[in-house]
Amino acid sequence: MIIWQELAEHGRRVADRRIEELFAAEGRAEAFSARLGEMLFDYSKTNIDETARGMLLRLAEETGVAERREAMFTGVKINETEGRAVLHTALRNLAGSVIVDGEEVMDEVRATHRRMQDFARDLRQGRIAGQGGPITDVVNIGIGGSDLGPAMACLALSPYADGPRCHFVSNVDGAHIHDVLSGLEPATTLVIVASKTFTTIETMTNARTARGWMAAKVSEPGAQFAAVSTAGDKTAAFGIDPARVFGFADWVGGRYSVWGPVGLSLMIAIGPERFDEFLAGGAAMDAHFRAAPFAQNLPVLLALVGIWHNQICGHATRAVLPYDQRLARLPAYLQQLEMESNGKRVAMDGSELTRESGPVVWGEPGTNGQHAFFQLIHQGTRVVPCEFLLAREGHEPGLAHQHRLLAANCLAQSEALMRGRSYDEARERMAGRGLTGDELERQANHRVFPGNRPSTTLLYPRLTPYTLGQIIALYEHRVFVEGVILGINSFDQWGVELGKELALALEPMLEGRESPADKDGSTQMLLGYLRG
Ligand SMILES: O=P(O)(O)OC[C@H]1O[C@](O)(CO)[C@@H](O)[C@@H]1O
Repeated sequence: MIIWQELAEHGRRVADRRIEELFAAEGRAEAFSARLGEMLFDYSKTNIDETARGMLLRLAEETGVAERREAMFTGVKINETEGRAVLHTALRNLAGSVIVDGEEVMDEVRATHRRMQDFARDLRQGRIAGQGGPITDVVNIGIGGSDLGPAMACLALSPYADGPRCHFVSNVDGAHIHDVLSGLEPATTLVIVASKTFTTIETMTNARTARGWMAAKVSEPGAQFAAVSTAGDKTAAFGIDPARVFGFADWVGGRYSVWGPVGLSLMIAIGPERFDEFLAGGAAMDAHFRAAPFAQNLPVLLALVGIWHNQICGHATRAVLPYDQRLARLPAYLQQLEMESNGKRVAMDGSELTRESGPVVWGEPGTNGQHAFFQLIHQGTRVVPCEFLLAREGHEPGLAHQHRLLAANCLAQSEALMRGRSYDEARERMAGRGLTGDELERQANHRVFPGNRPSTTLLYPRLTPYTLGQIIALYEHRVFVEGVILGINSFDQWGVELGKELALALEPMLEGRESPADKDGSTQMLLGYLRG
C-alpha cells in the first residue's frame, strides 16, 4: 500500500525535528487532542504533525477499519482462524440485539447477567451463606483473561468495594494458593473457578487444591464453589451446582471477558449497580468508537499514535504509566490485551507480516517508576514512547495535597521527556555549583537530557466504575484498530500452545516416570538439576 511508503518517508523527513517546535503553531495542544465527555486524550507531545496525522487517518481508512469495526459489532465471524464472532461489546450493551448464526444471542446474555446480579446480591446480603455463616471472602481462581480483568478492576475500584473481600489465585506455583488461602476461613469463603475452557491446567490444579482445602473443613465443599465458563459439561463433572455456573459464549475472548461472568468477583465486590456503571462506561466508549469521525475518535487516535511510534518510527516498546496507584495492575492487564492480541507473525491470510507486529507493552504506576526505570526513559539510547494516565481528583479528599503532587509529577515527566536539558543548560547549572575546567565539561555531559521523547496523556475526572469501563474499552478498541491496520487477527492466541504442550510432556520427566533422552542437552541438564 502506497500510504505506508508515504508515511515511512515522512517519518524519515521529520525524525530529527524537535517536538517542541511544533508548539510554535498556535493551538497545537487543542488541535492534537480529543475529548469524550470529560475524558481528554492529549497526543500533542508527539512528533505527529498535520501531514502525518492526515496520512495516518488515510491509513485507517484504506485498511478498512470502519468496515471491520461494523463487522465486529454486528457479529460477523472476524476471528477467522477460530471461526468465531467477536462480541465482548454485546456484554455491555444489554439492551441491544445481535444475531449470530441466524439467532438472537442477547436473550441469553441478559438472562445470565440477571442471574449474576441475583447471585451477587444474595451473597452480599447474606441470603447465600457459607457453612460457617455469611461469606466474608471470595477467591477467584483463574489465569490470563480469567484473572487479570477482575483482579485489575477490583484493585482499581477498591473505594467502591463494600462486599466480601476478593482474592485472586492464578499461578500454578503452589506458593500463590497457599499464601492466599492461609489467611482465610473455608466455611465463610466462596471459591469461583473462572475458566473459559475449564481445561487450563493452572486453574484446574488450583481448583482441586482449593477443593481439598475446603473439604478438610466443611462437609459439603461443592456448595461453596461457583464457576464461570463456556464449558457447562466440565463444570458439572467438577461437581459444581449448575445453579452456580455462569456461562458465556465462545465469541467472548478470554482477554475481553471481564464484562460478563468473568467479572463476577468484581460484581460481588462492588455490587451489581456499580458493575452496571462499569458496563455503561464501556458502552459509552463503544458508541463513541462506532460513531465519531476518525479524527476525533479516541480509540482510533490512540491506535494511530501507536502505529506511528512502532511501525513508522521503529520504537519497539511502549510504557503505560498510570499516575493512579489503583491502576497498578493495568500494565499487566494491557500486556495480555495488547501482546496476546497483536503479537503475531502472520497476517489474517497466513502470509508473513511485512512490518513489525504489536509493540512490547510494559509499565508501572507513577511516581514509583520515576525512582526505578525512568532513568532509561530519559537518558537511555532507546526511545520509549510513554502513555500517562491521570485523574483530576482522587478519592481521598483529605489528601488532596498528595494528589496535587502526583499530578505535578505526571506533568513534569511528559514535559521533561519532550524538552530535555541541553549541554549548555547542564553546564550552566554545574558552573553555578562551583565546578570549573575539565571537571565541569566531564560532569555536564552526564546531566544532559536529549529530550524529544514522545508521550501521550489521558486525563479523566476520577477513577469511577464508569471511567474504568471507558478506559478498558478504549484500549480494547485501540488494539482492534492496530490489528486491522496491520492485517492481524487480534482474537486468537496460537502462540501460547507450544509451551503448554511441552510442559505436559516434561512433567512426567520431572517425576522420573519418563526418560528425557529425546530432549536437548540444556533441557536434560536442567531436568537433572531439578530432580536432585
Ligand atoms: O479461561 P481459560 O480457558 O482458563 O484460559 C485462560 C487464559 O489462557 C489463554 O488461553 C492463554 O493460554 C488466554 O487467552 C486465556 O485468557
